[in-house]
Amino acid sequence: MNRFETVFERPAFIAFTVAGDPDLTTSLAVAQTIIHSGADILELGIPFSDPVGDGPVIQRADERALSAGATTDSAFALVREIRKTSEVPVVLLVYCNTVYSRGPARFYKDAKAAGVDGILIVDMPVEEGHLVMQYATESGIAPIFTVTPTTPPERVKKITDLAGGFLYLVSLSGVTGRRETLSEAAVPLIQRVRKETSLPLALGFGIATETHARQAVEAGADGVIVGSAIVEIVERHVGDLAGMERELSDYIARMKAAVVGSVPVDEDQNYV
Ligand SMILES: O=P(O)(O)OC[C@@H](O)[C@@H](O)c1c[nH]c2ccccc12
Repeated sequence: MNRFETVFERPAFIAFTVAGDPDLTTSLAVAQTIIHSGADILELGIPFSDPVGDGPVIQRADERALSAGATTDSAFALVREIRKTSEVPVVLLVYCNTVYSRGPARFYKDAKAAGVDGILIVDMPVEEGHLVMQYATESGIAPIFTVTPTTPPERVKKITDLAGGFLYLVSLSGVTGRRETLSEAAVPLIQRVRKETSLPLALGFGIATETHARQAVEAGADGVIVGSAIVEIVERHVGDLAGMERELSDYIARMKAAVVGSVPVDEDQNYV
């Protein structure tokens, strides 16, 4: 039933791409390359004209996708294409406007029909979460929420009460985009939230290298999320699909190995 259940039996590598970047056909190839190279969960961003949570790399990806004609419908169509060949869990990342311009009931219904497993409405505060909970519950789509280093304890509690699938721990205060080092706020954040919930904890924002990924898992993250570093590869290879697929598959496979390789195993090589 729930595609997230088995994924977090060991640390998971979660890869983000913008639906329709740089164009609809290439975007499907990007998603399939990401999946074939070992990503455990695919996060698909529906491109938006004013993505306030995103840094320049993902902003440019949104612009490329929108100029190429990407829409909410084309994002759902992309999920349907992916579902023809893969059971990988798919999480949609959307801004409120996208959900509300379609109407939340229809948005969740269409998402479910396409094969979506989780929805993160990135600019919806938990206090408004109840507005969509009914649709999430009816459709069986996991309501994913973020916790940041500045989220006070009483809001963490509200979030863990509503959230499903996994919790998205935002490692830093700021927008998406690669950083040189893993945020110093990441380890205390993981430790603090771990005490409040049994949901898997996936850490994102600024993570780009194998070292970052290993550090995140060693700090106790159940999942590692990478967005901008993947989008940069797509951007560098617009018009060169073979080169794009080569660099993407190499990068995803290395990051996946860093995430999985960090798992402590016992003498029989069982995950502990
Ligand atoms: O790009 P980064 O720093 O690797 O962070 C992940 C991120 O891209 C992805 O999860 C994401 C894309 N857009 C967002 C908006 C809000 C929260 C999260 C996101």
